[in-house]
Amino acid sequence: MNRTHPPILIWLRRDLRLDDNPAIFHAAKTGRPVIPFFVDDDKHLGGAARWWRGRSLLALDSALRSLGSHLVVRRGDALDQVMSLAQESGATALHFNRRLEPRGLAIDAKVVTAARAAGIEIVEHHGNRLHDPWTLKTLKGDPFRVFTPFWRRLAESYQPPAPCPAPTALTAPSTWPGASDLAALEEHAPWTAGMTTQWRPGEAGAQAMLQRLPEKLADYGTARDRPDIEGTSRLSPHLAWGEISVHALWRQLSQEGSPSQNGYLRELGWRDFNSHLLYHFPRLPVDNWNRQFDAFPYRSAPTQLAAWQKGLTGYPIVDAGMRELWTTGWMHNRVRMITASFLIKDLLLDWRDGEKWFWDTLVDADLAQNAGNWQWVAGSGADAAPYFRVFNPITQGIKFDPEGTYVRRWLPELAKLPTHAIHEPSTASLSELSAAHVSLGRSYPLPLVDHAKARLRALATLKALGTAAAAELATTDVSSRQNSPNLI
Ligand SMILES: Cc1cc2nc3c(=O)[nH]c(=O)nc-3n(C[C@H](O)[C@H](O)[C@H](O)COP(=O)(O)OP(=O)(O)OC[C@H]3O[C@@H](n4cnc5c(N)ncnc54)[C@H](O)[C@@H]3O)c2cc1C
Repeated sequence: MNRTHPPILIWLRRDLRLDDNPAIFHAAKTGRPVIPFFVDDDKHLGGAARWWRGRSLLALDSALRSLGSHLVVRRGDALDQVMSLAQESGATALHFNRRLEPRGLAIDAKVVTAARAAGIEIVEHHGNRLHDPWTLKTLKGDPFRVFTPFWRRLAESYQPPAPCPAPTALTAPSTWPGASDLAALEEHAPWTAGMTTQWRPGEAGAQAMLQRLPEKLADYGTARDRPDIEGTSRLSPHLAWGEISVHALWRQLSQEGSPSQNGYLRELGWRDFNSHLLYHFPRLPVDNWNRQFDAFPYRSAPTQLAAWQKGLTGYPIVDAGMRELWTTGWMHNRVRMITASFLIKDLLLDWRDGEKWFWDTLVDADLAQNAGNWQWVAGSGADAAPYFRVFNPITQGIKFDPEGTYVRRWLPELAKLPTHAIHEPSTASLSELSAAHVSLGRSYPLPLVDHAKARLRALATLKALGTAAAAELATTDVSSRQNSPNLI
């Protein structure tokens, strides 16, 4: 085969890698010229994710160039762009890896219909999830709503697909179609500075993180809940952008046989479970999964919402998390749960307000994971936290950040407080506050609400929602997380 054969279009989306990328592998294997392309058509992408995406696309372009190819970036409606690329290049085939979000599915369906009508061969490959949501069903034939049986079934039935090694060369077309400026997708705003120091978007960055996985897994069972240490893989943005294949990750973990491997794979199971939910309940990001929560009297309190967003609630673990998020585009999972619980249950603000903020500020922002987890904390989701679970920001801080290392890192204004008061500065004596240069209400805010009272208010509000909702939640199988020794 050579350049004179009609080229194949490879449509890359959230699969920005060469290794174990079935669309690239199978298109390259034909020996025909290939045109890898990306369409910037998503106006709803959050700021931090945009930053990540810009860097990741540059990294992918550079990797493709080393193989004699490059990335064609187009802007605008995906259907128009794919069809015009096919026309300009004379391509007769389109390869892509499956995606599962409602918007992407709708676009893909239109593209497939139009492309087929134009005589273009469509080759769709498996995506970056362990399962396709229509393949796993309960015994009654319904979608899963409870994690544990879902995970049992998935873990039993999953077989990693055959590996798709990265190509060593790609055939370029005789002429390249027009493209937008790739560098224009880079985000340079001042708020990106902390992300730039923290992360290396792209496949090489993902592989570097992956190298450190065995060391992280050694103590994953307990370390994963500690925001003060690097006890988790930090692979979430790389997975969210498909810079690493979840199948390759599974293959590697299965070979290692580390004692913590199952716990880690189970987290990947939660990632699939949320995708399963979103596929079957496409309104997961906007509607309560449990519609009884529609009657929940969420408050509107823009000043309190802003205090939460800025990390100025007066609860150090909450504020540290929110500042970590703003600075780095990432927050530790334990702290995500604490900050989310604080927003919903202490402030009685709508989980969708929190979901929107995370969507804009997370580099790993993923529709299914974000909505699924927010609804889990709110209690309105499938297999959600029971309604009576209200995270106590002080005891959670003491338990999971015992020396206050995490709080000191993100709240320099509290750095000199003695450890006994780091999670509740008001318990420091006047002389301790003075020695630490802390002036409560000035250099660091007083608590926005009294947690004990706020908890009672949340419980009363949730109970008033109706015994039906409460009863349903109380009987929901929450064993998956409830029984986890690390949970609360
Ligand atoms: C309110 C809230 C919002 C969240 N929003 C997102 C989001 O937008 N995108 C996102 O990727 N994760 C989200 N999570 C899940 C989780 O916090 C992150 O995936 C995790 O912190 C990533 O860190 P890690 O890669 O070091 O995780 P590790 O502990 O190393 O876990 C390995 C992988 O498993 C998956 N995983 C771990 N925990 C979860 C979980 N609770 N749900 C689903 N998958 C999980 C991730 O892909 C992760 O990379 C959210 C959690 C909460 C409580």
